[in-house]
Amino acid sequence: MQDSEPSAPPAVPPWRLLLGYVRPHRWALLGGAVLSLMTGAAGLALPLVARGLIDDLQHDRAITGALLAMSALVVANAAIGALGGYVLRYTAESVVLGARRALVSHLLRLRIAAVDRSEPGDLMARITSDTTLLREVTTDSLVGIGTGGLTLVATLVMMGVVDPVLFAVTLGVVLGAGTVIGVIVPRINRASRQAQNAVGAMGASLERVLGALRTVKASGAEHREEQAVHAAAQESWRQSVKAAKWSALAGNTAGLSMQIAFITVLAVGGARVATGAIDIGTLVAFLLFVFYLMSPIQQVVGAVAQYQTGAAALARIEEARQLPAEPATEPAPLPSLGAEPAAVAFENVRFRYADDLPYVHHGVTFTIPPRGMTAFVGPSGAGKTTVFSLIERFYDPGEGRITLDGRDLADWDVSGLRSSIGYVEQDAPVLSGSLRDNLVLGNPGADENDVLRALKTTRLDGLVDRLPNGLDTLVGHRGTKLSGGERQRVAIARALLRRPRLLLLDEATSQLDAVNEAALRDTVADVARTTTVLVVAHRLSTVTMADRIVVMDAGEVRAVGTHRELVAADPLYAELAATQFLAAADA
Ligand SMILES: Nc1ncnc2c1ncn2[C@@H]1O[C@H](COP(=O)(O)OP(=O)(O)OP(=O)(O)O)[C@@H](O)[C@H]1O
Repeated sequence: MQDSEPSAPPAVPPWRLLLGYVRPHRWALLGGAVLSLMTGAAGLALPLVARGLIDDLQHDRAITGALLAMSALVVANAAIGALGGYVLRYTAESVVLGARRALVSHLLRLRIAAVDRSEPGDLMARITSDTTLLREVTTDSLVGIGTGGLTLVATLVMMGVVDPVLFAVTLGVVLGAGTVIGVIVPRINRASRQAQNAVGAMGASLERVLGALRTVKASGAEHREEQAVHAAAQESWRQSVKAAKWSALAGNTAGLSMQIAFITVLAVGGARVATGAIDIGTLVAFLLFVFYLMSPIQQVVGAVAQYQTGAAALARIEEARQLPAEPATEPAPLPSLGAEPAAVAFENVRFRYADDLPYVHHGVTFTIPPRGMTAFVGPSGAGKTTVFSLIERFYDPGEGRITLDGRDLADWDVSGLRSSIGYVEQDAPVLSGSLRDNLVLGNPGADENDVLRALKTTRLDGLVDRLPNGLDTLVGHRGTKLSGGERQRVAIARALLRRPRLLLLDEATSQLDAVNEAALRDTVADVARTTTVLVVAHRLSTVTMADRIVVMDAGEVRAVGTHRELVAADPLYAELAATQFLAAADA
């Protein structure tokens, strides 16, 4: 992961996080675990049946019964094993689904300040690749440690019962191997965590490149960007290989310890048979137990190694879930037709985007009555767009008060507040999907007449006639199939379909042709008759028609008035009008 915000390890230990995800599925998981245990028990019975079979042979008794019992055990074992495997996998997929849904719900409600400091590609990797790792953790680790552990203990108990001396020999070897594996396990965790971070970094690099592929191509930067993505992929590979190395070492240490135990038991057991301390049947049964011990030991070691990978993923998922988010609320109803336009006021607002950044607003104060159009003008970076972000409550002011209809924004339910507002961002994003999807994004209940009216108001009806599938034409990822002017008008139509009591329009800095500009001006004038319209204005045609103009400079309001008043009274405005806006006036 690069410099995105989620970096501090979560305080809750990973096993508790895992149990949290598993809790809703605990009964299914328990069922799968019981079935796994039953296969273990069926396997455990085999050595005992074998001992009986050898005993029968030694005493010239018929072995048909023992052979049938062994066959039945093997078949039952396979059937129960298959069913248990299916139930566990089903449960594990449900755990992954639960984690994905929880994470997606959280990420869509993230506070914009948290998004500002995160890498979208890395967050995406947490939803896709990290959650996938939970599958193995649930089945292999949780169940593996549970059932493998139980089978291991049961096998050891049986061994102790069969012959305590050989049991002590076996236990010594197992404990030695356990110590070595205990040293290896934290290394698996570290490498897994770094591998997952690298996958996140790769997602972030890819998102950066694919999000601006035209600029990357135009800048001839494909090669450099390719290197960055490759470097992240290489790092993920390196760390995954490292984790695989430690996992393999742990697995083989377990296997080796079992072989050592087998040879030792054979030697010590042989001596005990020779001295008559135990009979040959007991030795064979014990050797079968040792052989049988191999499976639960490898299962437990594999589970512990797998858990380390899962723990790294769990920690990354939890980091994302700890990012500050807005409360989850039901969508608020949109204002009814003809609802009263809103009044907005800023009272001595001081604001900065983060504690380590300078203030952007140094005590901004203005009052905007309902209805009519207000233009915000000022040099680049004066804090105009920030006014809109604060009204939408994407951020909260550090000091001062912002009110809508005289009520502090902090007292509004966020979705209720936003349902009153239509917001058109400066770069007017269009989402992939059809033109219709884009228009009704903020009002899915809008009917055909509402859509047609919004298209007419924004002079988009001609465009719809030209598109091959009309409103159902796909407009491409980020609206690449539309021109800049069309994207802006689609964004305005989308905002109008919400019947806003307050329209925030961050005017694009790019020039529109004269026809488009006139169309937009008429649209805004129409809307301002029934709605309060705030425009961050970059065009003279916009400011001259405004009912009032708020001049901002360096995070403060310098002056408020009409175009005529301000040209005479405010030197900065006069200069802006003469320089910045003139190009548009000539266009
Ligand atoms: N998300 C953010 N995080 C940190 N700083 C930001 C963020 N958005 C804006 N800024 C900073 O806040 C200051 C004001 O930005 P703002 O977008 O409000 O200016 P503006 O007056 O709308 O400018 P322009 O006319 O160029 O759009 C700028 O210095 C900008 O760098």
